[in-house]
Amino acid sequence: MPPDREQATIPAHGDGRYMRVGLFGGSFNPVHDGHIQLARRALRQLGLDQVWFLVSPGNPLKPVAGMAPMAERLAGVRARIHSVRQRRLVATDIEARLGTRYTFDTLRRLKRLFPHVRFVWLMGADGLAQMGRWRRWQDIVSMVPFAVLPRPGYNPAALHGRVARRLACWRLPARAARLLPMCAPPAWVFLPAPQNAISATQIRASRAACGHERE
Ligand SMILES: Nc1ncnc2c1ncn2[C@@H]1O[C@H](COP(=O)(O)OP(=O)(O)OP(=O)(O)O)[C@@H](O)[C@H]1O
Ligand SMILES: O=C(O)c1ccc[n+]([C@@H]2O[C@H](COP(=O)([O-])O)[C@@H](O)[C@H]2O)c1
Repeated sequence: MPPDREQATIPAHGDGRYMRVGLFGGSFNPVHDGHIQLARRALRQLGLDQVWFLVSPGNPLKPVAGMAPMAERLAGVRARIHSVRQRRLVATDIEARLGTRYTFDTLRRLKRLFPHVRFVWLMGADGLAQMGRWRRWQDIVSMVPFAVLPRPGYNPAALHGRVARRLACWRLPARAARLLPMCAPPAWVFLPAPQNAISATQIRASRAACGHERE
């Protein structure tokens, strides 16, 4: 079920507290266990009400070749979420519907559409390591707090990279992670979590080696 404007702007709790939503952007070409583990961990550690899997119409830094159609990637995420029976994970093609591809544009639109939702951007360590190349990354980190989860092979590059160094004084200790959704940006946290070396690249390569492009 795609995020619904009314649903997300109604306070989620009797105490008048507004929804806290993790935005988990990705190509999901295809979705895998590493994605589900990251989303579940973020739900729990950050005290989120939902995580929205924003299935990207096309990562501006990735080649179009080899990218499965949007509908197929979205269906894959929906099926995987269904199989783990986690109602608080939501797959959406909202970027395609809004016509946005850059994260800055997506966040600007979502913040306008859902003014009372507390959004947190979620990503693996490779995302933080690369974020200095994203369009208007300095504006992005001023729009929403973000949480980074570890990924084998990328953690030193993420934690010692340009973005992490520039934002060092806005980093929360992991023990304060539940405060992150309520923090005014810039604010970020690196969440300790079990790591999984799985990648979509690896899955595509093994499928190709088995002689079938896609399941
Ligand atoms: N194994 C993993 N551990 C932690 N984070 C991950 C993992 N795999 C993907 N992510 C995160 O999930 C988000 C979406 O990733 P994406 O869909 O590009 O998967 P991927 O496995 O990195 O794909 P590809 O190999 O095609 O680049 C990104 O924020 C990425 O950092
Ligand atoms: O806005 C950008 O410049 C930008 C550049 C690269 C990646 N992103 C976003 O980062 C998220 C992760 O992308 P991916 O392909 O690594 O899964 C996804 O939401 C992309 O739209 C965004």
